[in-house]
Formats: sequence, C-alpha cells, structure tokens
Amino acid sequence: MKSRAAKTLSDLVDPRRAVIGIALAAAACVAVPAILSPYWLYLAITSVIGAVVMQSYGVIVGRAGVMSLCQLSFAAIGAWVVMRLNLADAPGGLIVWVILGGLAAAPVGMLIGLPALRVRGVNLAVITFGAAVSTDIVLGAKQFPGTEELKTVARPAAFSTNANYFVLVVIVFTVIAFALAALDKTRLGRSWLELRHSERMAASHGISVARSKLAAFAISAFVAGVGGGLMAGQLGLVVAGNFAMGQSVTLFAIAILIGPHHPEGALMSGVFGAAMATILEKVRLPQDLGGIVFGIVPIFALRSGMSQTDFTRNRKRLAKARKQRDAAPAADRERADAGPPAERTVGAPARPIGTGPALEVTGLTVRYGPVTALDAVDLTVPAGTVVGLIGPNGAGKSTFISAVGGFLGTLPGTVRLDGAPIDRLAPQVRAARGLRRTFQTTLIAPELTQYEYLDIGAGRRLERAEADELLEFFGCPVGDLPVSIVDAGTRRLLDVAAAIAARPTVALLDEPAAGQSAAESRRLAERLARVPERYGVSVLLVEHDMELVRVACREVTVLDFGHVIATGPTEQVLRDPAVTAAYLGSSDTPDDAVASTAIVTPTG
Ligand SMILES: Nc1ncnc2c1ncn2[C@@H]1O[C@H](COP(=O)(O)OP(=O)(O)OP(=O)(O)O)[C@@H](O)[C@H]1O
Repeated sequence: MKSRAAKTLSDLVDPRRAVIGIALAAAACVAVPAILSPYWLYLAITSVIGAVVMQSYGVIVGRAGVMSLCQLSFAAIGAWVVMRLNLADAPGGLIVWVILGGLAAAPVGMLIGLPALRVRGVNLAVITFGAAVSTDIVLGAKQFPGTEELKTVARPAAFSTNANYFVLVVIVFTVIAFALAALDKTRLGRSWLELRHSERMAASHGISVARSKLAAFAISAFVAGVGGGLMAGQLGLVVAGNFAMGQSVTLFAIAILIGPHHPEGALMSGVFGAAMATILEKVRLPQDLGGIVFGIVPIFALRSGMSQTDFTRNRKRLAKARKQRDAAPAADRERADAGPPAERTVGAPARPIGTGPALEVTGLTVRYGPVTALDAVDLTVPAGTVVGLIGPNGAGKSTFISAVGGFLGTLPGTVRLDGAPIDRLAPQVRAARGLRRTFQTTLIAPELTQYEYLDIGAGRRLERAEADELLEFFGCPVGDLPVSIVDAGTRRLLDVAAAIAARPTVALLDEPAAGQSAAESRRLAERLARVPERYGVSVLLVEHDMELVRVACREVTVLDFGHVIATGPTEQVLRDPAVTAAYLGSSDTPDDAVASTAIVTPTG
C-alpha cells in the first residue's frame, strides 16, 4: 500500500512528467557539454540561467497575472548577496550563497508587492518599473562587492568547469520547475490561477487576494534572486548593466509572448532573452532577425489571446478532452436528464441546520453616486430554507448579493450570519465564515478541470466520490473534463456545486438558471429545493425564472427600485398585485404576471 507521503507526492507531481523531465535534464547534462564547443556551452549556461530568471516571470506574470517589470532587480539582489558572501569568504560556498541570495530577494519582493494589493494593471507596471529604475540608479552609483578587489566568485570544486556548471544550472532549473509544478496543485497555486481570471471569484472562494499576491511576489523574487546568484557564479563578477531596467521590460514582453509558467516556455524564453543576440551574431545573421521573431510571436499571442506555450498546450488538451467527451456523451446526457439522485451516502456530512435565521440583513443601503440601489433593505433567510429574491431588471438584486458578500465595502445596515455580525469583514473572510456566492458572469479559469474547480470552491481536496456526487446532483458532466470544454450554462451549475461543496451556512446564488432550457431549469429547481436537507446549506436564490422560484423557494422577497415591496410565502407573494405591477408596470392578474415573467429577461 502506498504511504501517505508517497500519495501526497504523486498528487503534487505527475510521475510520468517527472520521469520525462528528469530524463530530459539528464540527457542535456550528458549531451550538451559533450557536443558543444566551449563558446556554445557558455551560451547554453547563459540560456539556462536566463530560463531560471524567466521562471520568476512565470510565477508573477504567467501564473498570478500580475504585471511586474522589476524581476531583474530581484536577480541583482541575489547576485549582490552572492558576491558579498564571496568577498567575505563566508562558509557554505556558492550553492548556499545562491539560496541565501534568493531568500534576501523574497522580502524585497513582498515589499514591492504591497502596492499591488491596491493597484493593478498599468499602474502596477509603473510602480514596479519605478523599482527597476531605483535599482539601476543604486547599482550605477555603487559597485557590486568584490568588483574593486577583482575577487571573482569561487565555484565549488565539483562545478568549477563550465561543463559541470552547466549541470548545476540544469539541476537548479529542474528543481524549480518541479517545485513550481507541485505548487500549481496546491491551494496557493490554484489561487493564482483564480486571481489571474477574477479577483472577485477568488475572494468569493475564501481566498485572500492579498496573501496570494504577496506570496507570488515573494516566490518570484526568490527564484529571480537564485537566477541572479547563478549569474554571479557564471560570470565571476557582475556589473549593473547585467540587470538593466530595459532588460527587465524586454523579459516581461517575452514572458507575455512565450509563457514561462511552463518549463518549455521558460527555456525558450531563456534562450530568446539571454542568448538570442549572441547566437545571431555568432552565426552571422543580422540582429534584426531577433526583432522579426519578436514581431512574429506576438501574432500567435494576439490571435489566441494567450502565450505561445499556453496556445500549444491548450490545443492538445482540448483535442484530448473533446475525445473524452465524445466517448461518453450519452452517459452525460442521461446524468443531466435524470432527477436528483436519492439519498447522499458519500462526502462530508450535511451541515447541522440551526434554529434561528441563517442570514439576517437589516437596513442595508447601497448608493452608487446619485442612484440608491438598495434602500434600507431587510431580508431574512431562515435556516434550512431556500429563499427567492426577485424583482425587475435593475431592482437591486445583484447589488444585494454583492453587498451582503462584502464586495462593496462597509455599508449602512447590518448583516448577521448564523447570528454573528459579519458586516465589517472582507469578502474572503465572510466566505471563510460560511457565506458563499456565485456570479451572474462566471469567470472560472478554463485551465482547471471540474474536479479542480470543486476543490477550490470547497477549500479542500475533495474525495473523488464526494466530487462525483456533487457533479451528479447538479447535472454536470464527468469531473475530469476541463472547464474550457463545458458550456456556459453548465459552468453556472458547476459554480453552484463549488459553492455548495464548501458547506457554507448560506449560499447566495445569482441567476444560476441563466442559459438553461426550460426543462433544465425545472430540474435545477428540484435540485435546489433539496440542497438544505441534503447538504445543510440555506440558499438565497436570485432568479428571473418564476417557475424555478415557485418550485425551489419556500419564501420570496421582491425588490423594486431598491425597496422591498413584498415578502412571504412564495405563492402568496407571486399573487400579490404590487408584485405584478412592479413586473408589468400595471395591475394585471397575478397569474398573468407570473406567466409574463418569462418576458423579463436578465441583462447581467
Ligand atoms: N457599479 C455600478 N455603478 C452605478 N450604478 C450601478 C452599478 N451597479 C448597479 N448599478 C445600478 O444599481 C441598480 C441596481 O442594479 P442591479 O444590477 O443590482 O439590479 P438587478 O436587480 O440585479 O438587475 P438585473 O436583474 O438586470 O441583474 C440599477 O439602477 C443599476 O443601474
């Protein structure tokens, strides 16, 4: 039987990929020094060190989607530490110094990452570029330690020759590649993927955007610092020009185009960024050719909206997924068409349902400038129920969900979850306390499989049986299909399943039936009605589909222009003339009103 540690390791690192990766690295270590002349071997070392630096872009730009233009500043810190320790003949030798260089860069990375908590996009690029400029100025005014004394960095005896140093840098690159691949499978790694697509979605899953971003800055700075340290070991002495700010920007562009968050992308970027000019010069080709390649690769990136390596990988993955889907379409259709499966026998037990209100909102007010979207709204979701929140377009329903979820900051009014006030908490803290939400527009990272997305939603690794049960209950296809191949309507259901997987006290569902056929809506209604008893989760359901509301909800609250105009048992409220008037702008008969609600189409 596999030990727990071995199982965890095989969960984090795909054994097949590990074997291929190690075999390729070993082959390179044997073949490259044997085949290449000393000059080309030197360039190969430069390229692999460049690839290590590009791995740092792979973390911050490729994974977390943050624009950082100062990665070479972190590399400079790594190099500086190595040269300082070398000058002092510090114990440990180059390998230890390189690690210390990375560790010294990490807190600086976090410091520079602090503004990223408030700004993003171009503004953040400007801030990080400012850091690169400052590093340039400091390094320009102050030489690296050992430069005056001409004390070159001493390599360990085992790696003193360039052939052996090549082996060292390949080992470092490979170890970082495996470590990052393993990190991708952890909650932190997945949180970066969510951040890249939507910070709001990440927060709704209880992920701290601040912590994830700072971790991305720290880890990417560490990796860049290691790259800088290796550079010092290769060159013996480094100068400010090795870490020029312009180079940081060029490497950023290369990162966007090639995608160094994949090992092959990091290697290609390393060759391109670190050695292209020299290679062209050596083979007597015009330097402009580099510019031409630089001009062609963006065509791929722009055409596909993704980096070159993402594009290639995605194409392969989609082809495989389509085959997989086509192999089992009948089973999936049956599953979607079937009624809710009977008693649940797997997975975490249902949350015990309390006796008081699960969610109690009083006096909630939201103003967008002159528009009062919610005006002192009171709403209660009794424990163990599904409550509907309906109203015409623009009534304030989505605003209510965002406000209760904490996405609009601290507001007038109170929000209590299971009796405890949560109105001053950040969205991810509310989510962690047991308040989950879905969005009208789902932005699930398409790279994830459905299983992986459920894990993110649940905040833990679900057992296969538990994930399968959830997917089956909500009529989603088999779990290892990538989200990119799942249609928009099914993604909404997946979003609901991910919210329920966390076993929150309350799930706020924003129009989960949008994009579903009438029959699918009906089945969803039956399923939602059973959620409280099956999973112990109370639900607030925003919907335009009145048939779904009728079937799923025990109580309904109606909003109109930010005011509650009716609240109570579903049938009674749906027959209320004031509700009819709000929907139709006249006092038609209640039944007409309900029938006519199908005409009120969602805009979100
Ligand atoms: N970010 C915003 N800035 C300014 N006004 C906004 C903003 N978001 C919503 N509003 C306004 O607040 C009011 C309520 O909008 P909200 O989206 O909450 O309504 P809704 O009931 O969810 O509508 P729908 O059913 O169309 O989704 C509308 O008048 C809308 O125009």
